Amino acid sequence: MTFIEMLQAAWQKNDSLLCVGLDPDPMKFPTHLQGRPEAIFEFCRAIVDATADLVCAFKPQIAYFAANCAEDQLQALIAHIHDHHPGIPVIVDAKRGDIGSTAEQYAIEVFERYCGDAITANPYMGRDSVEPYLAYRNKGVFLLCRTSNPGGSDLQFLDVGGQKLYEHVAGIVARDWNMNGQCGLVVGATYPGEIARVRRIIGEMPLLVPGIGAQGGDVEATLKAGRTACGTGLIVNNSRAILYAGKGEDFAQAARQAAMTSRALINRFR
Ligand SMILES: O=c1ccn([C@@H]2O[C@H](COP(=O)(O)O)[C@@H](O)[C@H]2O)c(=O)[nH]1
Repeated sequence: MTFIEMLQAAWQKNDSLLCVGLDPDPMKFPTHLQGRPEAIFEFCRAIVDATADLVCAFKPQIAYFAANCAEDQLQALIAHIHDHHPGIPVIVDAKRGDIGSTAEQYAIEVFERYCGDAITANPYMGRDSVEPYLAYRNKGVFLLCRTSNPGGSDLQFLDVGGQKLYEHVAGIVARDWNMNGQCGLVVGATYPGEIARVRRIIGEMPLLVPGIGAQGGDVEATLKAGRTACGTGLIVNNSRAILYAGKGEDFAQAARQAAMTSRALINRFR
């Protein structure tokens, strides 16, 4: 099954465009988990098991695992998701970008070591830097387009021949890089106006949309700007507002409640 097929099935099965982001920060863990050798895995596994029927994807952010020397726990977590919640795609948020020979190693890391179903990548070094990911034809590749942070416009708003750089990225990915129908774009929920412009450029390609929850993005405006005619097309990520909804031993139950609220809000505007 390709990433896109998995995503479409998960959108339908769980009636959800919600992606739970896995950004484990041990400083924010409930006290009963702190100091445990596998705390990152145990925390994320509890979140995953509590929310898997509510999501269309999980998105582990690789920096949180690498910063804590916990890459083995990321590997175990993704194996757990595939074994216990088959059909829910895992998007490894790595934002990689490098020359082709190095990108080949990044692709092996994400797709063969971690067994991720999709990766986020930086398009700035051009097509040959992305081709090693595209060579895995059944995997998804999400290119950064209009990121959710305020400073994103420093470069993404530069005029390149009468259009903004992020619009150029959207066009080139949709037209030239998406030969196998495996590409998507990252567009922040903090900028719904740009989501609408990107949607007009790319047609039905999926958009990974971080920025609701802790970053304050507008869910209604995001959905109206980015949903496709059939009410899908979006993977709406929410990390901290779900992960840290509770602080006690019942943190996973609190995360489930937060995920249910988030999914319902998203579905109201589909
Ligand atoms: O433009 C971008 C691209 C990626 N991210 C990532 O998404 C999550 C957002 O976390 P929240 O806690 O829901 O704010 C995080 O992993 C970022 O690295 C993004 O925010 N914006």
